[in-house]
This record gives sequence, C-alpha cells and structure tokens, in this order.
Amino acid sequence: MAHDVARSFRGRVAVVAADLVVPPGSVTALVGPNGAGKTTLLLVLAGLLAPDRGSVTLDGVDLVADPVGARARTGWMPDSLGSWDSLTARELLATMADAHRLPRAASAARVAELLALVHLEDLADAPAHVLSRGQKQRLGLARALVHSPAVLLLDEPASGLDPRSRVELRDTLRRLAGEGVAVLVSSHVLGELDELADRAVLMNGGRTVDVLEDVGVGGLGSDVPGSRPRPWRVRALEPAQLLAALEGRGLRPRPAEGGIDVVVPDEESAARLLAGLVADGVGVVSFAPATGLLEQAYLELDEGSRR
Ligand SMILES: Nc1ncnc2c1ncn2[C@@H]1O[C@H](COP(=O)(O)OP(=O)(O)OP(=O)(O)O)[C@@H](O)[C@H]1O
Repeated sequence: MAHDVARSFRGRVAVVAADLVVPPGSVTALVGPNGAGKTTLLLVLAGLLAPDRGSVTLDGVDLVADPVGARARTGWMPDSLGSWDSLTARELLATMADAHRLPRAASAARVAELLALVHLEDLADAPAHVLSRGQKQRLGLARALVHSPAVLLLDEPASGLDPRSRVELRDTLRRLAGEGVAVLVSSHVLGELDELADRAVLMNGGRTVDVLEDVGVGGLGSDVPGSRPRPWRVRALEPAQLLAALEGRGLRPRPAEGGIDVVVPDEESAARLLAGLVADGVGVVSFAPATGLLEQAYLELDEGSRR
C-alpha cells in the first residue's frame, strides 16, 4: 500500500521511510509513540498530504497517477470531525454522499443506514456542534463509510468513546474487514488494538520498524497461544529469594510494581519456570503475564526512542 514514503515539514522530518501493506479483509494497527509519524503517514495515504518521496497504492490504484480514483476507494476518519459544526449529522452525511456522487435515491437510504449503524438516529437533525466528542467520533466513522470504501483509514478512532461505543467500533471494524475491506487503524489504546487487529505495524522516528503478523482476534497471539516472548510478573513471599532464583537461572529479572518482571520465550518455558521456582522452595504467590504483547512491543519501542 505504501512504499518508501517520506515527508518533512520545512526540514523537520515526520516520516522518513515508511513501508506498509494492509491486506484486504484484515485490520492492521499502526502503533508508535507520540511523534512517530503515524498521523502524517495516514494523511499521505488518505491523499491529503503529498509525500516528498515514495509511492502509495490504494485498492490497486496509484495515488499519484489517479488521485480521484484512489480517493474514491478510500475512507478517512481523522482524529476529530473538523469544522462541519453548523450542519446536522444527516446533512453532513448527505453532503459527503453528494461529493461521492451517490445517486439521490440511494443517498437518503445510505445516510439512514449509516445513522443507524453509529446510533445517531435521535440526533440526526441536530447541528453537529451539539454532539458530544464520542458522538462526533461516531459521526466521523459514518462519514468515512458513506461511499463503501475498499480501504478504511482511521486515526485514533476510539478516542473519546465510552466502553460500549468502543466495543461497537471494534465490532463494526471487524465486520467491515470480514466483508473484505482493508482497515488501517492508529491508536494508543493498545489493549483495544489487541482485540481488534489481525496484525500490527510498529512505527518509530518516522520509520516503520517492525510488523507483527497473525496477532489474532480476541487477544494478540490468541491463535498461537503463548508462542511469543513476553514479560511475566512474579510475586513471592520473599522477593530477595525470588530475585536470586531468577538470576540463578540466567534470567534478567526487573523489579516492577507488585512483583518482579522476567521475559520468558513462551508459555511452556513459563510453566517450567514456575515449577522450578516452587521446587526450589520459592514461595510464589502470583505468576502471570505482565502486559499484552502489543503493549510490550510498544514499550520496547518507546524505551528505544528515549535512549
Ligand atoms: N504540519 C506540520 N508542521 C510541522 N511539523 C509537523 C507537522 N505535522 C507533523 N509534524 C511533526 O512530524 C512529527 C510526526 O508527527 P505525527 O503527528 O505524524 O506523529 P504521530 O505519530 O501521529 O504522533 P501522535 O501519536 O502524538 O499523534 C512530529 O515531530 C511533528 O511535530
């Protein structure tokens, strides 16, 4: 979808080398610390910011060669609705439908369908400025979907949403992916990405630095339980004894809130470690994964970028 994309702002590098593929039928998460270049890359993909270098293809259409065709295939949900406040939700969606040249008859039905999808029927005829932040986010999603795009780009879509709306957003995006849409979503809410994304592209310092494949719906790695290294948090009656036992096994324990963290390659190793600690007489009182895998990958990125 994007190859070797770069973009600077008056000499300030925002994206320096971004390569990204978002397969149709999948939800790909774009993850990285503040300032990593996620929004800039999304704006380039959405055709709203010209790259200094590189190529972008959306649903098989080259963005430079055919910008109109590429944009017609792409839905864009920015992190805020923007200055559409004087229109009602219904008018805003109808305006978008006109912009995408939907026939009048189809347009009214599509608008009604989208208002139902994002549960804004009751507020459909109120000016958008009376909507709460979460309601505006939902309207932003509806706006991105007006023309049934093959590619959907979302910048921090869950921000401002209450827990129920987040679950609905997740279900909607999963359903769209199930229908074959290529979904790319940036977010800091890593716990939710775990449940939403099939794969994750990690971004740091303007570069796409890693791709985690097959992260699985319903929890990162749920398709391949425990097959990745991750930190486990161990708590024992006598922390000094635990620390010595972990170091004695050649591990690199790190004191953490409520216990000691140690990175273990997979769940089998974790089970062996627990059995070994108990056999050694360490009074283990809790032993569990310390963070989600995506969160762990993110924290490693962030740590790297601060060094
Ligand atoms: N219009 C602009 N003018 C100047 N610098 C910009 C502009 N847009 C982005 N930048 C800079 O480019 C870098 C990447 O910004 P970007 O917003 O793409 O990051 P991000 O990963 O989306 O961050 P966040 O998670 O905080 O939203 C930052 O250093 C930012 O200051």
